Formats: sequence, structure tokens, C-alpha cells
Amino acid sequence: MPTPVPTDDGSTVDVLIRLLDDVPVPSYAHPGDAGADLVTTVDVEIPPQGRVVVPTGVSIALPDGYAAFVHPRSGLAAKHGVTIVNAPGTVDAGYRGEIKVTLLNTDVTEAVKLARGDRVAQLVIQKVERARFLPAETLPGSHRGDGGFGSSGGFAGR
Ligand SMILES: O=c1ccn([C@H]2C[C@H](O)[C@@H](COP(=O)(O)OP(=O)(O)OP(=O)(O)O)O2)c(=O)[nH]1
Ligand SMILES: [Mg+2]
Repeated sequence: MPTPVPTDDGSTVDVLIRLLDDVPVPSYAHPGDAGADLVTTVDVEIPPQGRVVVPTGVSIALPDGYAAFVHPRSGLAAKHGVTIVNAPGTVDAGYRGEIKVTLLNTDVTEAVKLARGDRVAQLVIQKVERARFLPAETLPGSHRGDGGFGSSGGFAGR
């Protein structure tokens, strides 16, 4: 069995954060976690199949070449059907406004009540490339070609 190489704990980036409310600085629950939890600063009830934009009480300044992505939390999704409409939300490096989360209650019958301070999303910071788009008449061939949307097969006979 190959020995896993420990992750480099120096792989962190400094991100300035403003707390706009009495909220904790987002933190990673465990070493090696990718997402730092964000809380809602408001009590909210999301009706069945409803959506609501909640503030998180934080704004950040990312270095150029980085973006932050607002991801759903699996516990909220699995237990209550709560996800994020635009998952993952994209926070641009130049954005200085409050980070907000557009929550969606996918449950058809049950409303979901969230209280101020509840963790509603997780923020993943990533390095991102920006492209120089080069218009071309044709594109180089590839093994996949234009196959997509299930071209490699479905599941369980469908
Ligand atoms: O889940 C999200 C997604 C975005 N944003 C903020 C940060 C981001 O930099 C800005 C714009 O997001 P996006 O580009 O996704 O929205 P848009 O509809 O294209 O708005 P804009 O025209 O302002 O770019 O909104 C959030 O706070 N939460
Ligand atoms: Mg945009």
C-alpha cells in the first residue's frame, strides 16, 4: 500500500476579513478541511421549495489570482434538503461587499427554520486561472470530441 504524503501545512493564504456583525471568524473544523463555515446573521424560515438570501456578517479581500466559493453543507442538505441555489457561489477577488448565501429548501412539504448563528454554508478558497480567450475557426481534435450529456452511458439501464 502506498504511503500517503502528508499535506503541506504551509499551504495557506492570508485573507483579510471584516466582521460586519458579532460573528466568529470563519474557521476550519478539522485540520485538512477545505471549507470554513459561514453563519447566517438572521433568523429565517424557508418555506417548502422557497429560497432566501441570508447575510453572513463577513466581507473579505482575496489576493489577485484567488476566488472563494460558497458551498452547501452536506448535513443541512441530507437532513433538511437545504442547498444553495447557485452552488457554488463565486466570490470574486475584488468583491468587498458582505458575503451572502442564497439558500434553497428543496423539501416539498417541510419548512426549515434557521437561527442567527447557525452555520449555513462553507467557504472554499482556491487559486484560479484566468484565460486569454483566443478565437479560432476550428479546435484541435480530442478523444471525447463533442460527446457529452450522458454519451458515456447512463445508470441502471437508463
Ligand atoms: O453566493 C454568492 C455569490 C456571489 N456573491 C457576491 C460575491 C461576488 O463577487 C458577487 C457577484 O457574484 P456573481 O458574479 O456570481 O453574480 P452576478 O449575478 O454575475 O452579479 P455581478 O453582475 O455583480 O457580477 O456577489 C456572494 O456574496 N455570494
Ligand atoms: Mg458576475
